[in-house]
Amino acid sequence: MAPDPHAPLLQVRGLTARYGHVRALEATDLTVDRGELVAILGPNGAGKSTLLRAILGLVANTGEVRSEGVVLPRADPVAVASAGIVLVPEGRGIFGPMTVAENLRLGAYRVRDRREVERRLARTFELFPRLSERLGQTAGSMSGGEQQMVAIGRALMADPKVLLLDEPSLGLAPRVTAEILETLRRLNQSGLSVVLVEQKAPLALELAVRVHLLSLGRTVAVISPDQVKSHDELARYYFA
Ligand SMILES: Nc1ncnc2c1ncn2[C@@H]1O[C@H](COP(=O)(O)OP(=O)(O)OP(=O)(O)O)[C@@H](O)[C@H]1O
Repeated sequence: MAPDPHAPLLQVRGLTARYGHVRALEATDLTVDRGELVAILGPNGAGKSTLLRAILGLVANTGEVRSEGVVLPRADPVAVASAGIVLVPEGRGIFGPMTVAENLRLGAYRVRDRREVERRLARTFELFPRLSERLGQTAGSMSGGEQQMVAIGRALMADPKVLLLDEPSLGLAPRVTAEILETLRRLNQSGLSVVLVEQKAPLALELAVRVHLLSLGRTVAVISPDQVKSHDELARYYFA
């Protein structure tokens, strides 16, 4: 089936995922259109990471994930990434002993055209100039914020249609978090679609067009950031 340019870039229907007997995600729907940044919020254990992992097919799941109308295979993360759905995992998943340059180039390992790889590298350095100064440094010796830049940079090297980010601010100082989220804002403004799982709800609400609230593996609400802010109970919960 050919991609339909009018269909959403990412459409998830009835996604259910389990770890052994643990049902971590229950019949979840999610739609992300071109240029949208959608935030996923919820308490610890709500299933936020599982949702991102299930979209990639990294955890056993049932349900349907489509990109531009095309159904993606449910147990083939490489195929999903090739379709442009790229995950920056919680904990970053960079290769510590490898250099920054090697980590970045891995993101484009399927691209044969060298000029295209260099073009993507240049675009990544525009966003993260610091990485261009540290190309030969082992990624594991970078600061936490710089490692997150490597992780996002590597994902961008795959030229994603939709970037999935799992708690990019985890363990980072407020100033570094602000820098990372400002970069996400720029990426989103340049047209990239983003799904953002973020514990720091106020920051996510500043960027998101829509918020999915998860609890115990279920979607409890799909609302606008303003609705979260003006809803007393939710605001207390997420801004406390
Ligand atoms: N590898 C695993 N094996 C067994 N259960 C798991 C595994 N990973 C997650 N779970 C369980 O699945 C449920 C959802 O976890 P998940 O990590 O998706 O939640 P989360 O919303 O991302 O939480 P957090 O904000 O704490 O990262 C939890 O009950 C968790 O204990």
